[in-house]
Amino acid sequence: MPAELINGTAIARQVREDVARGVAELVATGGAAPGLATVLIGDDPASEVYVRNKRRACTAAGMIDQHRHLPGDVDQATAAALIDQLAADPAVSGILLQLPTPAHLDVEVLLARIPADKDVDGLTVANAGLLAQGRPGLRPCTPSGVMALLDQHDVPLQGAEAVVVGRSVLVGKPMAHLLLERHATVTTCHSRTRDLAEVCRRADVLVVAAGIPGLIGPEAVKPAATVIDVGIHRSGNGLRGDVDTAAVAEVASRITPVPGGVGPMTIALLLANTLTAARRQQGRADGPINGTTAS
Ligand SMILES: NC(=O)C1=CN([C@@H]2O[C@H](COP(=O)(O)OP(=O)(O)OC[C@H]3O[C@@H](n4cnc5c(N)ncnc54)[C@H](OP(=O)(O)O)[C@@H]3O)[C@@H](O)[C@H]2O)C=CC1
Ligand SMILES: Nc1nc(=O)c2c([nH]1)NC[C@@H]1CN(c3ccc(C(=O)N[C@@H](CCC(=O)O)C(=O)O)cc3)C=[N+]21
Ligand SMILES: [Mg+2]
Repeated sequence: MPAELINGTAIARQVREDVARGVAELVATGGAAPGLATVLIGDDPASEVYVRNKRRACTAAGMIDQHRHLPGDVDQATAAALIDQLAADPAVSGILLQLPTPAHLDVEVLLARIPADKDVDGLTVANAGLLAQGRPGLRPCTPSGVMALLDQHDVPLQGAEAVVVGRSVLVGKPMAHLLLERHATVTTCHSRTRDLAEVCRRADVLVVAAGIPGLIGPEAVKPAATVIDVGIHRSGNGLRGDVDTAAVAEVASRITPVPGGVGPMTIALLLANTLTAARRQQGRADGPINGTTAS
């Protein structure tokens, strides 16, 4: 029996509606509408598409679009000054520096200038450290979106074998921490992993974020596993992921499509983080943000 498709577009729409309601309530009770500053440096066409989608979603949720665009040859000091200005601006609740940035810039230094409470991507050392310690903070959007997909489908995590392919700061590492927080037994794979397929075949939950089109085929999937494909690649006029979706769907019980899986969730969780950040900056925090350690 072919796998059930996990509909990220539909689940993201629900999250976005919840966020829009939260924004409306904040404003109706005398708060300021959240502002999201997407910072794009240069003109990589794929990045332009992502940033445009994020800005549209931001406006649709009732937030203020505070987009900034810098030329690809901007110097480090000018880029840093822009981040500092956004950091000091009370109309800016969240700052997202779109990655990758041009190679001549020191991206770690730029990220370090984003205040932790405006770090809606969860990429600062402070927020990554809080996550690693299992403490509340702003968490990276893509892994948080994956958790929301798993929860919507009631995928059991406690004691489950979870394998994450990829160990980036943006996706793989925070993904592993979030799964650990939910008491999965987590294995992280990377480019030096010996016999990737063998390790992946252990997984009840397999999350693939390697950036290699079609890396995971049916030989790497345990029967009835849940497979989450984070990868995104433009091929001709279509999109594909890191998983051979058609073949893996014959083995898995649930799988995310590309497009329409994880991608829309990333944007939805970015809006959720921006609302959370705005509430906290306006003294509206009600309890710990973004989850606590499950018990
Ligand atoms: N849908 C969405 O919302 C998002 C999608 N993406 C997509 O997800 C993918 C991953 O993104 P990102 O984490 O930023 O990518 P990175 O390139 O930063 O990291 C890729 C990771 O995969 C590992 N890897 C590479 N090749 C292999 C291999 N053959 N076997 C096992 N592991 C391998 C790398 O290992 P090593 O560390 O050893 O180099 C690295 O840890 C990309 O396709 C990206 O476009 C990213 C963010 C959001
Ligand atoms: N600082 C930073 N934070 C990020 O979160 C970040 C980033 N940099 N750099 C690039 C990656 C990639 N990423 C995606 C977001 C949405 C879709 C998305 O909406 N995808 C749609 C399709 C969109 C399309 O048609 O191109 C889908 O999968 O259905 C995809 C990928 C966020 N990233
Ligand atoms: Mg990358």
